[in-house]
Amino acid sequence: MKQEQTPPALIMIFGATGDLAKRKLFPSLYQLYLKGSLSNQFAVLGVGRREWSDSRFKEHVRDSLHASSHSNDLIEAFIEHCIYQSHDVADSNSYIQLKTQANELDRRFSLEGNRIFYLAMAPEFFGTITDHLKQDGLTDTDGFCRLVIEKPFGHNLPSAAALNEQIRQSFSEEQIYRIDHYLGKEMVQNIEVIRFANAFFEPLWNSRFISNIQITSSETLGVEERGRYYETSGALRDMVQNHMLQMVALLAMEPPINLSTDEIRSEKVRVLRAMRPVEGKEVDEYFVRGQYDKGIMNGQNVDGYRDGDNVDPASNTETFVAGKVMIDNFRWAGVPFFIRTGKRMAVKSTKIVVQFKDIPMNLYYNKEHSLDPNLLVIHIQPDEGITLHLNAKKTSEGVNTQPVRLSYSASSIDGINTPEAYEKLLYDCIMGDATNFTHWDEVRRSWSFVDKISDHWESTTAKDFPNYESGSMGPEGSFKLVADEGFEWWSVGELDENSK
Ligand SMILES: NC(=O)C1=CN([C@@H]2O[C@H](COP(=O)(O)OP(=O)(O)OC[C@H]3O[C@@H](n4cnc5c(N)ncnc54)[C@H](OP(=O)(O)O)[C@@H]3O)[C@@H](O)[C@H]2O)C=CC1
Ligand SMILES: O=C1O[C@H](COP(=O)(O)O)[C@@H](O)[C@H](O)[C@H]1O
Repeated sequence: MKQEQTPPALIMIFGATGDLAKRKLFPSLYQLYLKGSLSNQFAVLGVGRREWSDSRFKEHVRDSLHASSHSNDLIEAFIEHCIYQSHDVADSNSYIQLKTQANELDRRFSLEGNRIFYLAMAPEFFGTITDHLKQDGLTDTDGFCRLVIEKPFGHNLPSAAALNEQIRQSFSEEQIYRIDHYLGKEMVQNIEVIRFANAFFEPLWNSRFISNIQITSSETLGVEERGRYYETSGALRDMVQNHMLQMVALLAMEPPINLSTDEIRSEKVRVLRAMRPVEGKEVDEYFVRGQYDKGIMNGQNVDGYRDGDNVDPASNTETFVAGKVMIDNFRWAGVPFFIRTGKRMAVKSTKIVVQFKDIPMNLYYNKEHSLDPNLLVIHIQPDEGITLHLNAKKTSEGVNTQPVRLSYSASSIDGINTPEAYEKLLYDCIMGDATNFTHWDEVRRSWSFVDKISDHWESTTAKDFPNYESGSMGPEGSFKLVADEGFEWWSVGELDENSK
């Protein structure tokens, strides 16, 4: 489907010399430009600490698009819209200069005063920047002003609440777009469509027919050069508080009365409110933490987490989390949502497996066999699509059955590479659609759930750390967690040998 053209806008990126801007933001904006989705009335004002010239910045943007200096006209035309301003976050004079530059770009590109402030910087700067944007008059325009905030949004509930309060002094909730890039992924957005656009799923989507739901997001990379950040975060804050709980909410929510931002968000919040809180010793029954040890990946020896730069050699930080999330409402009573995420695991894969309950009586096998359960697998990445696992009659063998799979692969059927999550989210933000961004109520609820777990983990040393080898599917405890409920993890990729 062709996207509509966006309205004129100045996109001011704080942290424009950083990694996120280079790897994700410039390429995504360029893709929108290439597709004709970005109106010609746009400018990207890159803001960074370095004293770069405009031409140095243009070179940087060109590099990010993997283009040579003699690249094609479209790239050069795009880069003409990219301007740089060096800046010190704490200095009012810097903001006055930014304002002058923004007003000048407004005139030059006819931007109608529309502004998006994208904070791609360390979170300790978020509050200072928003204070200055208002105090120094950058938000005084005739057009719209929107604020895009990168993760992490706080470190726990109190710090997130303090940050929220500070930001709200300068921007209203409607103007704030909190990024969770999983919400920009094609197949995460497809969860609602699969559920609410198919007559045969929704009637079965409850505790009468579903035995458990498994959400795995496994990564093969380690913490790499992010040790300093990760030591204060761990997998629980880095992945569970945001991406994993957002997927739980989309899978468990009630059908919204319409597809408006407010209705969808309020249904998601109801799920987050219904999650059974676990605290103190109870955490050990519901959650398992892990930390990767050295191991062999792709035939190469790799170090353990504790050997990484800026990591405490006796670190108590988890690089893996598995958990059983219970949603105490009428629809989901008794159905475990198993979540699992970790670094340095055997496969890079994000998958959701919905396992249906066994049929009441097996007519087709004798006692030593059992029918495979029906599964709906939603492949989020790297492959994108859905697979239905069914049982069908084996050809020419009486009434014996065999498992069959019906698959839909998004890229092979639709014939295009699906857009990068950031491309979709940037587009939505310029269009003013906040549906795939997180509301403060969602952030608040998910911190409140996660804080109880981190409180317990931070007050008790994990004596068995490191407890899983690099290149494995996580610690033993994760398999036991699922087995104790009578289930097993379903495989999420070819190298995932420990699962069914
Ligand atoms: N990188 C990623 O893949 C992801 C990043 N994020 C989030 O995005 C944000 C940015 O991350 P990332 O790009 O990796 O960070 P980087 O460290 O690569 O970049 C930080 C940016 O902040 C600028 N900066 C730092 N201090 C100042 C200052 N005092 N005044 C002005 N500018 C300053 C730097 O400017 P200079 O270089 O000129 O010093 C640089 O542009 C973080 O919140 C991170 O959590 C979220 C998901 C993924
Ligand atoms: O937000 C984050 O996500 C990435 C994983 O994202 P994906 O799109 O590759 O699944 C993770 O590596 C990073 O630690 C975390 O901050």
